Amino acid sequence: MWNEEMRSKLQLYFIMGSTNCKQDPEKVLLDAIDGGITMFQFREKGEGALTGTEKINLAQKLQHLCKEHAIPFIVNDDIELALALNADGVHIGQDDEDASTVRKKLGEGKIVGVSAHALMEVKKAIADGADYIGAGPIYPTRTKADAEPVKGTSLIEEVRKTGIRIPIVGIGGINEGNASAVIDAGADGVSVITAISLAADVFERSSALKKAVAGISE
Ligand SMILES: Cc1ncc(COP(=O)(O)OP(=O)(O)O)c(N)n1
Ligand SMILES: Cc1ncsc1CCOP(=O)(O)O
Ligand SMILES: [Mg+2]
Repeated sequence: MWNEEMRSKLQLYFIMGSTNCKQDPEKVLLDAIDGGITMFQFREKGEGALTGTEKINLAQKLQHLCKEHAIPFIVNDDIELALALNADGVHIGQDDEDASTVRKKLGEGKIVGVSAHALMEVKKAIADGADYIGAGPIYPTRTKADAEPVKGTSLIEEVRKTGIRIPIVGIGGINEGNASAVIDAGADGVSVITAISLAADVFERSSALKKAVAGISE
């Protein structure tokens, strides 16, 4: 789905799991939704991450909030969970299952996002049927211990220079101060974890990020 609908869903893509929050994840998500996020990814990862029934229960609660507010609910990595919950899609990286396999498992109507760090990976993701690319890390991040080296906006610029139109979202260390540079480079949106999840005022920070992004792409 490479259309304006996909591009607008990517505008402010919030990613979160319980390990990214100091407050109740449901409250964080609700405040972020009120602040204007356009898509949500459930990413239950890292030290102390929930597993089994606890993970499923939290996913269901967050999915319910997304449904109530018409926000697409994407699952990170866990294809079985996405299928069990009938999620709107999945996000996979270079170390995860192949996008073409995931596409077959999920079906045509679902969103498949793929992380890419180089032009070749973008081209492969396109051939495999990806709906969007997560490009990064753009800026230094402390949220993902095994992140690839920081890329700045160079990959996004390179992809756009070749004329490739796939929807792209930048990721890694993005906040309201640097989000506009990511959009200027050719991304359709920004994805953030801690700039929203650890904000003292989640509503205020997500509203400010939305303004920083929407002020440019609208
Ligand atoms: C939108 C978006 N872009 C990139 C990623 C990173 O995915 P991956 O490289 O598979 O790393 P993990 O998130 O699984 O640790 C993402 N999750 N979302
Ligand atoms: C999941 C992921 N993939 C590349 S960087 C990153 C972490 C982004 O988190 P933050 O927005 O807190 O830097
Ligand atoms: Mg992954």
